[in-house]
Amino acid sequence: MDGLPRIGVAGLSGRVGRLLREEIETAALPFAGGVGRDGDLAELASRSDVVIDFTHADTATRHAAILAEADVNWVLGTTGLSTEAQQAVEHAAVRISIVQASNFSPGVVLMTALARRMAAALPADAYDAEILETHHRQKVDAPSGTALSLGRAVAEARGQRFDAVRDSGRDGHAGGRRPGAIGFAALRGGQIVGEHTLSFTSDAEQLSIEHRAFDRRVFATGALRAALWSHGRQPGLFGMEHVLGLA
Ligand SMILES: NC(=O)C1=CN([C@@H]2O[C@H](COP(=O)(O)OP(=O)(O)OC[C@H]3O[C@@H](n4cnc5c(N)ncnc54)[C@H](OP(=O)(O)O)[C@@H]3O)[C@@H](O)[C@H]2O)C=CC1
Ligand SMILES: O=C(O)C1=N[C@H](C(=O)O)C[C@H](O)C1
Repeated sequence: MDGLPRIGVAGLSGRVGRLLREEIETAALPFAGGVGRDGDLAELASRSDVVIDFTHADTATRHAAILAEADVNWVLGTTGLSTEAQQAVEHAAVRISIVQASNFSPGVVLMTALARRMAAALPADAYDAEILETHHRQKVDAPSGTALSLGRAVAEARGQRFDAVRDSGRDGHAGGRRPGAIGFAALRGGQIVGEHTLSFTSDAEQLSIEHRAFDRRVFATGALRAALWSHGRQPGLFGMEHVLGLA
């Protein structure tokens, strides 16, 4: 447990996974190797202290079971998890330390904190909360994990149950805006790394905050920081706000 953790990467052949490998090697950290779709995570876990995971939502339940069984920490960046998969993550956190974040960039951690403050100050019956996210054409989940996390933060700050106010399906005769709803819209195109805008709009004014990632490397460096932070931690489910000391 002493010294630097041996770091494995699930999703090594992916857009983020390739950058993770570069960052680990540039920092001369112990690299345990990685797996793609056909790899053996249990075998990778047997020679890792922490696995950084940027794969696909379908993997999460299986990865939770494997890493908990192997007693290996988990940095989880995959988005679009089902309720059942999220429960499996929470179950695994009883045995291992997990840092889960829908967005590992420091700017989004701050944006989420700001979202809470804005939502608490701007009442839901007067200020309509809407979230717009834009990503590259390959992205498979919508709304993005970051957009959903921002929405959850707004709902929590307003004392709302997120599932009751989430509105991400406007199409056709969708009717007028439901009071207190949190609306989502997703755009896809080209190679846009990731953009998020949260707006609060009343009859008289609009306040918006926006984050733009220009370089996917910001997610890789954040996840690597989380992996180092998790080494030697007690079991539990943590977020990037813990890693940055902002929790
Ligand atoms: N939290 C954050 O900060 C960020 C999160 N993400 C999320 O990370 C995930 C990966 O993103 P990205 O790197 O762009 O995706 P890519 O599609 O580029 O890479 C996905 C990786 O996962 C592997 N993979 C795909 N499906 C499976 C499967 N069913 N079982 C095992 N492995 C699989 C692929 O392997 P193979 O090549 O063999 O198919 C590949 O290595 C997404 O959920 C994305 O939303 C992305 C950026 C930032
Ligand atoms: O798939 C991506 O690319 C990204 N996914 C994350 C999300 O769903 O929020 C984070 C970032 O926006 C890039």
